[in-house]
Amino acid sequence: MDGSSVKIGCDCDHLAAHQTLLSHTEAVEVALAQVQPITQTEKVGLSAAHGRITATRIVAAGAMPSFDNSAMDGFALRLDDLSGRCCLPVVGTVAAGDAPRDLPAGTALRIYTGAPLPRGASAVVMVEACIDKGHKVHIETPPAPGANIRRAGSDQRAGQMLLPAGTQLAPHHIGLLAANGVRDVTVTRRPRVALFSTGDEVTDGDCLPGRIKDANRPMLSALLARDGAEVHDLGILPDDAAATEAAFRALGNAYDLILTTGAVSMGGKDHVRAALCAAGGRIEAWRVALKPGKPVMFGSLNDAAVTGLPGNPMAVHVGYYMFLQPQLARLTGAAPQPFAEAPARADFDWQRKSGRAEVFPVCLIGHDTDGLPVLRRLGQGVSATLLPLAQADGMAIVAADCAGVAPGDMLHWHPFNTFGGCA
Ligand SMILES: Nc1nc2c(c(=O)[nH]1)N[C@H]1C(S)=C(S)[C@@H](COP(=O)(O)OP(=O)(O)OC[C@H]3O[C@@H](n4cnc5c(N)ncnc54)[C@H](O)[C@@H]3O)O[C@H]1N2
Ligand code: MOO
Repeated sequence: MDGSSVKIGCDCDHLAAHQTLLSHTEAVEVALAQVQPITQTEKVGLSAAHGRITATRIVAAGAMPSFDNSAMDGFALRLDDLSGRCCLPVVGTVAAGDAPRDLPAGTALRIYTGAPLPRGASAVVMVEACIDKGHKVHIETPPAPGANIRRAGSDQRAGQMLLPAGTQLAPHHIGLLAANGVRDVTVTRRPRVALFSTGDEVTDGDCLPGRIKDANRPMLSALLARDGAEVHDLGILPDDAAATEAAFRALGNAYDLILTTGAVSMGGKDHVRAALCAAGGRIEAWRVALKPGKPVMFGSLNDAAVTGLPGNPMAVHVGYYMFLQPQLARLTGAAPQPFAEAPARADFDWQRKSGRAEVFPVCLIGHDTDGLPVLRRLGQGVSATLLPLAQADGMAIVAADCAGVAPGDMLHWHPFNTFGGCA
């Protein structure tokens, strides 16, 4: 087959190659329209709950703390016993983990942080605020009523909501649930994502002449797993129409999202679109005014969304953040976040061809007097390499009609979590 034919053999023929490109914001809407929030739930143990999304609100079974206890190391006493005197005999010690006990009248008990407050005590005086004489304690200034006492129920009431439904469980949520004796959490099922690379040249093995290593599947697996998806890595599809169609058919209805890279452009071996249609799927949109990432495709197969990213690895990375992250967010019931909205300033001069919004790697070189990040552009706008991205602190975007950038111009960017600084 030569490279001239791009006709799609299904009801998706209306998406001709000469059509006007979608804007990237329109494309995000199309991408989002292919997915619906997952309604199935499952129970997971707390140790496996990190990053999962709560499917129900979680309510406190009991009050916290569950008993009055000391917030400090010091002495538990009755304030009334300090009227007219400033010295009390110390008749014992109560430590964290001890059973509650009574405070004999006219005495103090040595008490440690977290220990149950002795019945009858009305304040705890910190050890630093008194003179510890071993068998007695000298208190110059009486503490305020209730001082250094953590009252039962003062942190939370029984029945109080701890976490609303839709919470993505972070380590501090896990700690809160553990403190409340929660062992299992009902969470939304994770999005199931089928992942393919395509290309006769792409290999996981040795690179014979003309072949290249698969960069896209490892990168996407990492991104998807980080963002809470259940990744099903289905390998590399050959540039073969029948094999691609068969692979789509074999997926059945087991996935929420089918993600491919490569074979969505204009070449005679770009079979993903036609194979999707031949397998009974549908293409909703193809080609976006975005650099890199122009030939991206959005569609569906059975109940799954299908997103076909281009093959160039930088286009895959940009496409993931722009389209896949919002799709995953919607699948998990979260609000999709727009890509690269943080304001920043350019420190560079750059003339560019307008027509497509462009995403490019940037490094953070400092902040301006308003505290805005100042960014330097990295790389040459080549979407086949990930090296400039690996040296970057984030990705910036300019609008389709932007013909150039000058130092001091406003930009928008997506910072990565780690800041390496400019090399
Ligand atoms: N006549 C036109 N040709 C091209 C256009 C166009 O508009 N008209 N768009 C160009 C753009 S932009 C892109 S991006 C690419 C995307 O093409 P495909 O999605 O069909 O991707 P492939 O041709 O399969 O691969 C492109 C490139 O990426 C390499 N690749 C593919 N998969 C991987 C992988 N898993 N790991 C690493 N690298 C991979 C592949 O070898 C190619 O070099 O089309 C342009 N052409
Ligand atoms: O969209 Mo392509 O990645 O510009 O080369």
